[in-house]
Formats: sequence, structure tokens, C-alpha cells
Amino acid sequence: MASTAGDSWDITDFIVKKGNGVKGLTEMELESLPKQYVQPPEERMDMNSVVGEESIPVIDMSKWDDPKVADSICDAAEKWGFFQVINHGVPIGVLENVKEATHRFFGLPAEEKRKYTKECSPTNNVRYGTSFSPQAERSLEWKDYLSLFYKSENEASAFWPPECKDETLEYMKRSEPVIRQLLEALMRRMNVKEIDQTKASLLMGSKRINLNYYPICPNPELTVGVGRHSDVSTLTFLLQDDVGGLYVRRFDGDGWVHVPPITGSLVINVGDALQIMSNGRYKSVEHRVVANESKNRISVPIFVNPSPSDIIGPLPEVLESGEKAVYKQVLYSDYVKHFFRKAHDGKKTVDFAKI
Ligand SMILES: O=C(O)CCC(=O)C(=O)O
Ligand SMILES: [Fe+2]
Repeated sequence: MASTAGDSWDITDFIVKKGNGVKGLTEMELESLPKQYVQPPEERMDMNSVVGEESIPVIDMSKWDDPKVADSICDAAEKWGFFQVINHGVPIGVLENVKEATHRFFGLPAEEKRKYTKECSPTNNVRYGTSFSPQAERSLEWKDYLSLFYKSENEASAFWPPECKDETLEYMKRSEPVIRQLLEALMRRMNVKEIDQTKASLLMGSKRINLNYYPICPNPELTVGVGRHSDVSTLTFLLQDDVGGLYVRRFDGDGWVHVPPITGSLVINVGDALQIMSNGRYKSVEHRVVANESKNRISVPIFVNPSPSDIIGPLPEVLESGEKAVYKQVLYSDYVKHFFRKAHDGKKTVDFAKI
């Protein structure tokens, strides 16, 4: 079956409905990539477009009282839309535990993981799946995920998988002060003096944590781990392991830069919601993940989002000086629905909010 897998049987049923995921496919010792994963050439990563001598800023947060640190965060959010932080205060043990828990979850047999698929999960807030939006995609992405939408401690206790619940909750809790620090700094530059209740809801009213698993791939150059996209979040906090493979579009649009794994660091990126609220000053930037021939990779993003029921648009403080709004007011849940209705498509989701 190995070499013809994907031609003679229903691969979608196997990976999506039966809960085997891409990981289940790789366990069948495929010799080549099933055709469903072959991406059109323009969506594959062209290694000639990688700019080797540059990368996103790495910012040391240990000297937080020095205003230069906040400045460099705002500069990075304006120019690159992506940066890494070190000495951020989240203990390294907490990060290691999340990585271990991620491996533990994906190491479960398919029957166990299947309990969390769209068909079987007792709640919409816990979802195990594969690729991005398999029903909307022409080619699949080489990735499995567990996506956990945070409602409350009680809800998480009841429904999140026991293999990773405590570790992911702890990671979310310990990252809270860093999230606040970064948002406060970013808001100060936008003339927002204080994050009151309304602003807190707009900036960080809901959170989602994803556990991503990218299994070893027989023909990585023909497919993608994650296709080109920007996040719909306010900010994303990404923990990656030491494998590498995340690429970010260079600020001038020309080429891609690799995000090198740094032990203990967190990769932060601006999402569409913050781009919209800042009226385009902070940039949500396209990024993608390549597949890997020799190593399984994991990553754990926390998406810090507006509340689904919030109406987002350029903040009044940003427009105070007479600046013209380039985005309209949109219901955040509509924006998110629009994102998931289609395959990954670069930065096109933002057009939904353009005036
Ligand atoms: O795995 C990564 O490094 C990035 C994943 C990502 O971009 C996402 O989940 O939105
Ligand atoms: Fe992303």
C-alpha cells in the first residue's frame, strides 16, 4: 500500500475523519508524497528566495525599565511585524513542559486523538485536526494540530485533553505578564495611555492555544507545513522547538527570512487585528512553515485575540490627529469566519476590513 497510498483509498477519510492525521500517514512508511499534498509550484518554498544574512530582531526583555527596550519592540512591530524575545520571565521549565506535553498528545493512538475531532469532540472549544481547512483546500498542508479555545479554568479542566491540559494552562498563565507588557508598550506609541476594560477586551479578550505537529515528510520540497498566511490575532506568542522551518516575509516584501530557534525564546508576531486597530502602523506579516525530511517538528502558538463579539476598527486614539481610517469596523467573529472559510491565502484576509 505504501507507494500508492492516496490513489487507491480515501485519504481524507483516513487523515481527517478517522483521526489518523498526517502522523498516521507517515507511520505507514510512505515512499513518496500522496498527491493530495502536492502544492502548486508557486506555493512551494523557493529556497532561492531566502535572505540568509538577515533575521527578525531578538529583544532582551530583562532591562524592561530602559525605554529603549519598549522602543525596539514598537520599531520591530512596525518594520518586521515579527520579533523574538528572550529573558521574558516565562520560566524555561514551563516551556519545556509544554513541548513534552505536545509530544505526549500526538503520541496517543489515533482512537484517542479521534475523540477530539470535529465529529466527536464534546465542545467546539477543543478541536484536533489536520491541515488548515481541508474542506476548502485544493492541496493539503503537512501538519496536525490540537486547537484549544480558552473559556475558563473550569471549562478547560473538564474538556481539555489530560495529556496536555495542565502544561498548556500553566504556559498561558505564565505568559500573561509578558502579553500585558508588550501590549502596553505597543499601545503607548499609539497614544493609548491605559489598557482599560474595553481596550483589554479588544486587545486580549480571548485566547486560543494550538499544539502543532509537523511529522517527517518524504518530499518536503513539494508541500508545505503551513502555507503563506498572516494570523488573525492581536499578537501571537509562538514557542518552537529546535528544528526550525518558520519563514517570515521580509519587511520590503522581497524574499523570506528564517526564524532561527533560540532556546528559551518566544517568537512574537503582530496579527491582523492589531494591524487594523493601529490603522496599519503595526504590520501583520506573512509567514509559512516548510516541511522537514528528517525531523518531526512541534510549535505551540498562543493567539491573543479580541473577544469574538467585539467590533474592531482603527482605535480613536490613532485617528485623533486627523489620520484617515483605512479599515472599517468589523465584527471580530465575522473576520475569523472569513479567515477559516478559505485556504491560506497570504495577506488577503485583511481585505475583508479595508475601506
Ligand atoms: O509552526 C510555526 O512555526 C508557525 C505556525 C503558524 O504560523 C500558525 O499556527 O499560525
Ligand atoms: Fe501563523
